[in-house]
Amino acid sequence: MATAKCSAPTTGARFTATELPDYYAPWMNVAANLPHLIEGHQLRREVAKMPLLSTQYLRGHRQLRLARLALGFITMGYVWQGGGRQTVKILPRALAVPYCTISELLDLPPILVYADCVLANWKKRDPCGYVENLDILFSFPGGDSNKGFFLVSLLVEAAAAAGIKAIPIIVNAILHHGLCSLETALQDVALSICKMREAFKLIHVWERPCNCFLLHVFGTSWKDNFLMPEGLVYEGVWDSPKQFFGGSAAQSSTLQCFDVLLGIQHSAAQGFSAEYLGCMRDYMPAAHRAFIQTLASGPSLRQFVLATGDAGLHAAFNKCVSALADLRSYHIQIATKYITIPAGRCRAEQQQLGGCVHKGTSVLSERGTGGTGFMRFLKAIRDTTRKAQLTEQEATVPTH
Ligand code: HEM
Repeated sequence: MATAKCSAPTTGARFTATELPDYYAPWMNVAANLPHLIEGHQLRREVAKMPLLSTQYLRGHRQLRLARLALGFITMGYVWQGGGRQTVKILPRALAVPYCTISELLDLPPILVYADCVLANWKKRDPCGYVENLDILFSFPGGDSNKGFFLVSLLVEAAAAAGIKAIPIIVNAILHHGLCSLETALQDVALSICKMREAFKLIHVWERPCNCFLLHVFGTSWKDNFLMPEGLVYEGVWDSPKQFFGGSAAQSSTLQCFDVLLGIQHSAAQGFSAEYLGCMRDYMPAAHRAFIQTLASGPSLRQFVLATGDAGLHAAFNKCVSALADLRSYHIQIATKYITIPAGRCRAEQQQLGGCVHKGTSVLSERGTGGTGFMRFLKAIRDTTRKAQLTEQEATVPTH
């Protein structure tokens, strides 16, 4: 694995917060001991002892993100401490009140999302080091499996950064008819997507295709979930139960940005894909959501490239599309290895033992996608992506 050198002294401003004022020790201590507390079935008892703390001593965006991360992990552990068994209906006041207050300030739903456990859940042990110095702040039972899932996702995000940075250059190039800079920026996007796929491969180094707590439970929502048909009551906040989707990398803004940039519309393939991906935007940080919306309301890259009739631009555009489709194909392989196969094995084991299939297993293989089956969902999205290639025919038909 290559080691990047630190080219400039860091101020720490680009890093996540890793500590909160001492006042918040009751949250931080519980969150830091989560694997142990969950495995020993002690977490609910610990939460019952937690005091109701004020959020007024949290300073700035990073501390708010860290506090939300800690409370999100504790909440997930609290609800799913017993796996799919013994679910709870009420989130106690000491958790619910500060969690909802902070979530409202950050404009995020009060449930652990991808932006928490991947984007805010890391630190560098050595500020000058790279991958081997990355570590996560909080974890569920499952040891290195957890770490691998979160850190590999983080590295996929980091690989996307160059492509996202090229987007404003692309929009400017369209507005000012800068064909050369447009082609270069499109090549940057394609390269960045290829690097996302390379980063994804690291999952095999870290992750074991096991029935770990993370894959069973992290993404398990209290929305449209028969284990919690009414949702969850946030005590002291709302009187009626609320339903929210659980965490998923589908909440990453990276692929949605590239879809919008390239004019890829999933509604054309299957209605539910577009609906689910649209919902996922509500689970992204507000700034990411706003960026995607602004991009969607800007000039159409696809139409512009077609109108120029420029062969180099066509090729660069198509390279982006095929890189994105290839990334999605690779993602399907990962989902097969880490979800479909373990879920099938688990189901078979349960049947062999003569019992009925544990409900959690079915939730796992249907998660997120409104019960439509995530494989069909992922394949439909990949196929729509592939079809977004500019064809020879389109290129020869004048668009104006
Ligand atoms: C072990 C690793 C992973 C597994 C098992 C996995 C599995 C899944 C599953 C089951 C879905 C269906 C929707 C849902 O259930 O919410 C999904 C969707 C999605 N995942 Fe992953 N995922 C993994 C890692 C990642 C990573 C690292 C990324 C990239 C940042 C990613 C990006 C997406 C996206 C964008 C979607 C929405 C569908 C799409 O736009 O193609 N996933 N994933």
